[in-house]
Amino acid sequence: MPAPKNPFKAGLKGEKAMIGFWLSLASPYTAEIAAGAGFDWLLIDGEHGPNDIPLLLSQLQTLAAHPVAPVVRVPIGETWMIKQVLDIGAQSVLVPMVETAEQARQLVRAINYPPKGVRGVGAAVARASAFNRIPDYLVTANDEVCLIVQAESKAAIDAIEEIAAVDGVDAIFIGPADLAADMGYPGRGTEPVVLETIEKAILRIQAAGKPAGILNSDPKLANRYIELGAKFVAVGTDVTLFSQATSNLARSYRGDAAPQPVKSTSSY
Ligand SMILES: O=C(O)C(=O)C[C@H](O)[C@@H](O)CO
Repeated sequence: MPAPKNPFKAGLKGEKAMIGFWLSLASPYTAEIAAGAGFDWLLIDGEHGPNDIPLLLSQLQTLAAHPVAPVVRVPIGETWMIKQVLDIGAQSVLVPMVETAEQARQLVRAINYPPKGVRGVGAAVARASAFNRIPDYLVTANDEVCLIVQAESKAAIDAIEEIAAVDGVDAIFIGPADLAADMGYPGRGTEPVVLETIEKAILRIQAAGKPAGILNSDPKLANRYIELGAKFVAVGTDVTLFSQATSNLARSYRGDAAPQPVKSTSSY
């Protein structure tokens, strides 16, 4: 009995874009609400959400009961962090701030068991192997892990072809917030030069033979990226939805006694 099939990795090869949603509330309860919504994938945010390994685990366990593919983002691309999220059962790992092919090669080594990589062998005590009830997990796990690297700086955009050429990088995600900031437009992801850079990057990633992904809560932009061929697009975040909905509701009853909602200049 091999390692479980990874629906997200399989979906990257499909024709249709996979529609996702960002979970940064760090709550298995709200993750369960989102899991029933009908998204193809859910991003559990270990970078900007106040998540630790036990909380990431509880969200993975929650999502396991639903037909939705979990993707776990680590805070940074450290081998030990990737080992931990793989052992708790993540199969698709999003790694922020990747800027070079060498970094990407290190991440490929981190996500794979030897001889392809350096992933530590803890399957005997790991949820990932169904607590050692998958006898051939060690020899089948590599085929089902999915490494998604984030290109979210000028340096990363310049190196997209080299990063995409690294064998074992399964997809490239563009981080619009960090990219806008690194380009000199913090919080202004809709600046024309940022939007143009993102569109060109999506086309370059695909021309280099890898699927592209992004997050954008503006339906116009999200659909534009799908038209350009992006294969995994997150179309909202739990924190932003909750924050905006609660502000609007309070204001609808209390008027100016409630704070003015902030008009966002970005949509991620
Ligand atoms: O740079 C980005 O944009 C991302 O990587 C996504 C953000 O980190 C996400 O938390 C929403 O702002």
